[in-house]
Amino acid sequence: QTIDRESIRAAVGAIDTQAIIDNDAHDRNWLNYGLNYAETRFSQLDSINTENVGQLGLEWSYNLNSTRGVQSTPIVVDGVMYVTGSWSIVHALDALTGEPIWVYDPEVPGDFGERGCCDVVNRGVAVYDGMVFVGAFDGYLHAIDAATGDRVWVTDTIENREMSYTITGAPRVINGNVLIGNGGAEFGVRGYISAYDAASGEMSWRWYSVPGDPSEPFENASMEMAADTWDPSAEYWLAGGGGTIWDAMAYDPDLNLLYVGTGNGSPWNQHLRSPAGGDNLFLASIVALNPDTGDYVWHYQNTPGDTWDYTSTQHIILADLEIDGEIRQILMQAPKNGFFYVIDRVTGEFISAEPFVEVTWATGYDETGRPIEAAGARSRTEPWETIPSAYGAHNWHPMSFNPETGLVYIPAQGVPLVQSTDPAWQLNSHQPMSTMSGVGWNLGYLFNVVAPEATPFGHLLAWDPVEQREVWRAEYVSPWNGGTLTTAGNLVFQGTADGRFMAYDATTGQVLWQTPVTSGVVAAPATWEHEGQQYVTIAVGWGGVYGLMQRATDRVGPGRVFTFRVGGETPMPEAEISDRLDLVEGVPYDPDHVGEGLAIYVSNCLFCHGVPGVNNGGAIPNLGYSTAHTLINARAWILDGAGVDNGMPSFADRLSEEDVTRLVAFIQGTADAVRPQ
Ligand SMILES: O=C(O)c1cc(C(=O)O)c2c(n1)C(=O)C(=O)c1cc(C(=O)O)[nH]c1-2
Ligand SMILES: [Ca+2]
Repeated sequence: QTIDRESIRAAVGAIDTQAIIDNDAHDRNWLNYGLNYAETRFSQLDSINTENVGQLGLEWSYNLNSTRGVQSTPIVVDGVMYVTGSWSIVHALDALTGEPIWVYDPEVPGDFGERGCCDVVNRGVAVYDGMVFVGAFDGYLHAIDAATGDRVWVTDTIENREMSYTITGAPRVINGNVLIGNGGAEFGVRGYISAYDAASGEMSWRWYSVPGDPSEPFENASMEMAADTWDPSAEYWLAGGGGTIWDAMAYDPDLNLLYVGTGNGSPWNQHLRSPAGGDNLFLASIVALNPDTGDYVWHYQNTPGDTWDYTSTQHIILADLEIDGEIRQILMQAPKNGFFYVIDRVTGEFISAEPFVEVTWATGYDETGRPIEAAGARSRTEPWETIPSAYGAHNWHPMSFNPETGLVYIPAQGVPLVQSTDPAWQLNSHQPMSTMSGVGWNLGYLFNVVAPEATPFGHLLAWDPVEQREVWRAEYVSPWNGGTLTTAGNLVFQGTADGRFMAYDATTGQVLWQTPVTSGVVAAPATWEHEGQQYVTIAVGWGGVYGLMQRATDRVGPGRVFTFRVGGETPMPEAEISDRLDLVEGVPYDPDHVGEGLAIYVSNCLFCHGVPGVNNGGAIPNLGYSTAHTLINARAWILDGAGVDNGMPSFADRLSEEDVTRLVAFIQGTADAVRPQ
């Protein structure tokens, strides 16, 4: 049975703000990134439940034909699925068969890849009034005809293309406006969120999250208030200040409030950004805005004076919880900094915050909602290991909240890092030896000066937000596991870094079902119902910032979408396994060049390609697994842009032929070091 365009047009044409709210009554469709405007990722569908989840089987799979990270939560409307792959490519599929209806490629230029910190990822689309909206990695917001895949309009969300703004997040549509923020605070940008009229693509409003140059007129009163919390002596506005709104949004239709999470400072190091300190509003905060005007309503700052990349862009969930005998309208967040927050969503009043992992930067929160910082958490002189690290105790991977168990299911983790102030830091300078400076990162810190003491971990954490305590956990072999979904069937679903898709009993944490999938998973699952049948869908494709240069499974399959149902009998596609390559012979190699090659490598290559030979790489190949062919042609890759279409930039503007020789010597040297004598 084929899906006709008129029915697609009618189905997506019927979606407005009220339709998204009404879907909560039955949850047959998945209409918004986090399922509903409260972003609970709790589905009331229960025909898949603890009794029969063990009989889940594959219904269909679809090859996204990508090698980079896949972070998309699929949107499903009356039997049609809209899912994105890497490079912001949108796939419209027949949700019952996985057959493509159309594919829309926003044609992000390959050399835009290095403008993002964290892989060329996209978290999904929004649907509204007959259209599908995608924020492309290069900052253009596209409106696509849901039935045909034709472009309706496109608009540029980037106000200054000299700065490395990107988009990775999913848009939301509220009251006729398409809302989208940007990424870029690792490079130096000024964060903001923009609203566009869904019908015309005209900008309705824009709210900046940090002040601009205070000698210019303030855009609004919230910017004036924010400017008081910054030290202008280091001219913070030149690096943009940061505070990017790159992921979380939630909406309360009764209060008509939009909640957004804001990111870290640019540069990360507060001593360099605002030398006299200060809270640096509105970095690392939850902010309530009027979704129709963009007017500021209230804020709560999780991490005042951020200096650790403690973004508060992590998932925000709205719920009504009984706290001290009273039903409170609250929101919940588990941001990078390792504390779980419960905040009054009407007023922004702080209710509670407790650590959900080990935390060393603060000992807790006082009654007013301010962290009590640990001594030494901002050392200027010594290398220090903060826990959590910049990878976050929880990153963008969505959590979920089940009102029936009362638990939040958090993909929690620890990725140890040691950092120290970069003595040579200068705004936008590409100096050698500053970690990542060769690719434009603007942090003010160096990494891996000494080995971290903590050990990496990843687990699924079931957290009671009222009692603020752990109820159960499921340990994984690695950090960086997928987002979660919970259902009225008393289930929690999650994909894992080591390439499995799991179902747990939501109350006890018992594993009820699992299947290997063909790649590590970072995205969150969705569930939906069509003609009385419930399905569960997960998009797989290893990547994102942790997945760029390492993986937790030898399965290296392409991005794929898998849809399961009870009794599904389609065989899983074969997994592709990567092999370790032999040491490269026959490429000129002067051991005297290794030291210089290392310096060039650290500044330009390390962050994406990893430490050569340590593992087989992540979404980006490890150079210790290079072939002779790659090394012989190193110049073509590094200077001539042979890989630009795949995201490997040309370094002709920053590296010379001699540098290439030294880089190759360094890569050869790492292979030489492990060669059997
Ligand atoms: O500061 C920013 O603007 C920004 C943007 C993004 C992004 O857009 O993906 C990430 C981060 N920061 C970040 O700190 C981070 O850990 C991160 C992980 C990922 C990812 O997709 O795996 N993105 C981002
Ligand atoms: Ca960041």
